[in-house]
Amino acid sequence: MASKQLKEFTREEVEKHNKPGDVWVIIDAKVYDLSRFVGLHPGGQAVLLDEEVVGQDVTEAFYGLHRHEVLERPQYARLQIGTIKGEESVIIGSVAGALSKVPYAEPTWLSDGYHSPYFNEGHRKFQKVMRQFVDEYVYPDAQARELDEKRASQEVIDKMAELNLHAMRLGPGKHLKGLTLMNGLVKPEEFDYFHELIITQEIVRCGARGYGDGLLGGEVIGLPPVLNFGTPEMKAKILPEVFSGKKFICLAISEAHAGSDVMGLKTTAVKSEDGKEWIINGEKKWITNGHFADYFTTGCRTEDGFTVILVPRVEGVSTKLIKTSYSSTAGTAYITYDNVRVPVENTLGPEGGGIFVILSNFNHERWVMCCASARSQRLVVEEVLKWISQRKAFGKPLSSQAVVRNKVAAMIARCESTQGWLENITYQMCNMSYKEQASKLAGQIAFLKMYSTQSAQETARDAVQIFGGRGITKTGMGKFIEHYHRTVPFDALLGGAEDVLADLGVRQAMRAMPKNARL
Ligand code: HEM
Repeated sequence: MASKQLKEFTREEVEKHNKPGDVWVIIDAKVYDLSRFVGLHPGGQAVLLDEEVVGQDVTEAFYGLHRHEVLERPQYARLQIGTIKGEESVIIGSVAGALSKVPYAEPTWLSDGYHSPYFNEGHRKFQKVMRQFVDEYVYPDAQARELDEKRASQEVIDKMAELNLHAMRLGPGKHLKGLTLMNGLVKPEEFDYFHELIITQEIVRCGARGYGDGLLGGEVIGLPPVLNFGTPEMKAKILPEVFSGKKFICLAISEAHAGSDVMGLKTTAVKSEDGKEWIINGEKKWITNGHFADYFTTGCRTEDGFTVILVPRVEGVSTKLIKTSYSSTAGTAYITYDNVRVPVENTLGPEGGGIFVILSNFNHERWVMCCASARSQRLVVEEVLKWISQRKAFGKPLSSQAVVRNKVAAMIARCESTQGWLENITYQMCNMSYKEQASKLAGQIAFLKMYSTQSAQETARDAVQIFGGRGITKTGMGKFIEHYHRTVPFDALLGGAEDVLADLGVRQAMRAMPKNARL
């Protein structure tokens, strides 16, 4: 509430304010004077002048139609003139940094009274700080940018850089050496995949898919080739620029002609006569962060096959936004290379060996997507649980319908199994070399990604059924459900389509079959 002095009223006093021009209501033991607001109400005048509303306690009706955050918006918060004598408000809005008490709204390791073999005290402290940071800085920016479709605010990117979050988003490794992580909360050598899982899952809680990708998703996939295959000079220049949030990078592989079929790509790189430069010509499509990127990790067709080359935003590079079904805050771009010249030293990995450069990061990229998918499903579970308990139909809460409960049961089961499997794989990653991960976990991660995105889509569909019209409405009570349902197919495509991943996993299992195994 603003600085205005709140008075105390009895219910009888409120009841007297019950006619046009003099409308008071009670919501959760708070008294609101809606007299002048009636004509401005986005839901119309008539509903507020109903005899069951004027002068009455409308808590139940209000929460059946509005999110709590409506009352927290300054223009509506100031409609409150007082409280009911001797009564306490019970409904709490979101508190920055707090854990949700709604069942299944947090993974078990963050739920009261549960235990975990994977997360230690350090992870718990890390999660606390990360949540506070996301709630305070990232969430408001995410919601605003989803609306205006601009890229994530530089202020948020700078704040993330202060904590070295951009560096941490690439996972554990040598690139963290010498950096102060999360104001010293975790030492670079202690940072593991569970810390990284926490970062991804906390950001996903914003429920803003386009923004999530816009928040340097391009770095997560575009920088590893530089990290793993760049020259020392290149790394010394580019890593600090990207980690400090001053420059942006993206991965530019797919084209209108070809995506996963890299040999079908048409962008070419040919050597200049003196052999010192690459001359690149072609187009790239659907490149996340491409619109505002300063560097493009670009897949090209070369004499020897497929080669990856780092291209700075130099003469001949132009980008334009592509309108996708999520917001332009992701900066998804169409890129044109018109006689772009870069030094041959910008080659990442061996000439003709680009496929290896790209594949080497696939497991990590897919695992990050699993972290995101598991957490976004949980956000939907929380929204659904709140909705079915506060929304009434046929005089009873939706939760009293067995068919609704059945859908929710399946949602919870999918969400919990995804997270459980994810934590197991993450533990394996913490205990395996990168090479071991490639041979032992490629199948596991492929299956988990397939399973998570299938689960996510089923959950999105069921959530829309439960939310009804609100599940397809961009504002109001179902806004996160609408957003989720609209954007969830992205996860099923990026990093390998479901069928491709399923096949990859089985083929890997077949290769590992013992020669002497028989029924
Ligand atoms: C402090 C009191 C209230 C405020 C500030 C308020 C504000 C709003 C706002 C901002 C919306 C637009 C949708 C959204 O953003 O959620 C809305 C919609 C609506 N409101 Fe209210 N409202 C208040 C009280 C009430 C009451 C008491 C009723 C009736 C019992 C009511 C009925 C509706 C209806 C029917 C809609 C349309 C909902 C929809 O399209 O899903 N409102 N209100």
